[in-house]
Amino acid sequence: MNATPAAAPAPADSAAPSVFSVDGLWKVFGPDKAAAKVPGSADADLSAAELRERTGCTAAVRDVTFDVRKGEAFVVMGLSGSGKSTLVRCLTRLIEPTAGSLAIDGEDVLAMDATRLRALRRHRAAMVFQHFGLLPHRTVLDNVAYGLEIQGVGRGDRRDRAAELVAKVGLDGLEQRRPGQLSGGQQQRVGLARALAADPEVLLFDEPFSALDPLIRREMQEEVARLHHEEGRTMVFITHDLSEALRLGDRIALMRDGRIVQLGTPEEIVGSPADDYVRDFVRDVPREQVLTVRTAMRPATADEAEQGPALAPATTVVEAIQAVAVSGGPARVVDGGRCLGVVDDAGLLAVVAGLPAPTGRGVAA
Ligand SMILES: Nc1ncnc2c1ncn2[C@@H]1O[C@H](COP(=O)(O)OP(=O)(O)OP(=O)(O)O)[C@@H](O)[C@H]1O
Repeated sequence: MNATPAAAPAPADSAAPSVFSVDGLWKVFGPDKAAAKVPGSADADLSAAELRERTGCTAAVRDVTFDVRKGEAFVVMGLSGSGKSTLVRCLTRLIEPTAGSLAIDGEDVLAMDATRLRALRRHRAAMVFQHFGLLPHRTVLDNVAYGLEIQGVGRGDRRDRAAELVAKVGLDGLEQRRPGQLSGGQQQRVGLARALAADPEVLLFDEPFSALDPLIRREMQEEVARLHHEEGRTMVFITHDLSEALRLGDRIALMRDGRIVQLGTPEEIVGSPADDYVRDFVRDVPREQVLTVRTAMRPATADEAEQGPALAPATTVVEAIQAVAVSGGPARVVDGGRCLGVVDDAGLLAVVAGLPAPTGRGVAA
């Protein structure tokens, strides 16, 4: 398994405002009356099988609370049936939540009428599906322009903007082809360009790459990561693929049986799993590719704080191993001119081996 980030994800900015605020959200499938009774009841903690037997209901999302911050790539990850799709569809009420509260930019989504909901789905939080629903008889350019047409953009502007977006997703020269004349990956790029044409504040991706072969899939992940970094658009991804989650996510919500069992950066999830389930989930991740020198460092002695190569705090352990091997001694972790600590052979090896980093002799600067 290779978890190398496509491009180092921008660190999740905890000071960034929330786009989505989700609080105590539930989705219970089943007869309406019975479903509405489950949240907050004695049945709420039953296993899926017990709940189904007692009430005939399925709790797909159970008491979930989180924020999606402006500009971040937020990944919802979990095994099949853990509730990912239901949760993300609840964000724009493609599935109606059973209980809880839900806001976008502070506006109550549950109070929106049909007109506002349509505007929400069209302009503010657009969903990109695995099968993009391209129009087979239209060219690439017209498929992308279609996204603008339904928004009422005039013909001339539409074509200019569509051409710009086709170029942006790397399809120059293919403007006049029809979807049937494109590879799966190219079709996905058209779908992506069409979603971008609406210029939504948030793009919601439902396992968009799962039907692609591994190489094209990797290419599309890199493409989306590039777009995310270039545009800083807020993105929410559903995936059941851990390496995809680690590659794309600034933060990852790991779901199990409708609950979020851990929400954190890739480094937090891999470096400090919340429980045995998460630990098991991340067991095969190459830790040195995900964890950074922050995990491996120890306090520096006065001498160490003054010498040796300087590494940024976001440097991965695998990169630090190279730096330490070349320099033959500890490397400093430096942030804004301040030495936060040092990494040496022992600390880096401990991380690779999954052991706690040695605390060393020095004192944190
Ligand atoms: N319309 C529905 N009616 C009843 N149960 C449903 C419905 N949709 C989903 N479920 C159930 O809710 C649970 C969560 O399903 P969901 O599709 O959200 O999971 P998922 O993590 O997205 O799975 P996958 O990765 O397979 O798509 C599952 O037990 C599923 O069977």
